[in-house]
Amino acid sequence: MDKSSKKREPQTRKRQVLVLGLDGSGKTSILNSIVTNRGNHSTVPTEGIHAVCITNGKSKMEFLEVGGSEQLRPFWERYLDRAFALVYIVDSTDHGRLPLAKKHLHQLIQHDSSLPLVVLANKQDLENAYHITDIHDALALSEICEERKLFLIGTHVATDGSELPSSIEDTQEFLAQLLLETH
Ligand SMILES: Nc1nc2c(ncn2[C@@H]2O[C@H](COP(=O)(O)OP(=O)(O)OP(=O)(O)O)[C@@H](O)[C@H]2O)c(=O)[nH]1
Ligand SMILES: [Mg+2]
Repeated sequence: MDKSSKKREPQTRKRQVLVLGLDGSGKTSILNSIVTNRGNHSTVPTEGIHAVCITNGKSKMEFLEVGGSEQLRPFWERYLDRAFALVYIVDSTDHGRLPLAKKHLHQLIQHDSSLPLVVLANKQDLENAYHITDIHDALALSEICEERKLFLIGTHVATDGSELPSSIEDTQEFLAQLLLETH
């Protein structure tokens, strides 16, 4: 490969947002909603990888979801290198599996001490959803290293195809801003 083309495509140019979380947490539903700009539930578990590309004004980014089933979780860490941010989604009503969600999150972030992390406490529309302060405690987010940018946002996906909730819009805008800062 000639040296000049290498210069034009530096390895640090990461445009991917890695979207992870246990099965059923709402990864595909959130991505579908971002793409269609409306509440858009998914009912089909992701059996592998699901990628969507979003252009918002001048910023273009790819969201890459890896399914959250037990068989797919060992593959999650393989995708960390390409990402400029990790979005980790938890089902705020899945109280019994929060320790498992915490374990996987803490394992993942050990691989990269500075990768920005956005935790989405999803399904906030449901009555038994834990408040984000409980999610903060359950995931032990205060133990996560200070040099990392860390955000926790409560989200939900509307079932009736209504407008995108502002919490998901905020997440998207925040990621676009992060992308600008990283490049
Ligand atoms: N009430 C409610 N249900 C949701 C929300 N987000 C997702 N769901 C439902 O939760 C279930 C799982 O959603 P998915 O988006 O497929 O979850 P996933 O994280 O992509 O799951 P995998 O692909 O299996 O890893 C579906 O039945 C969705 O309709 C939400 O914010 N509120
Ligand atoms: Mg999915």
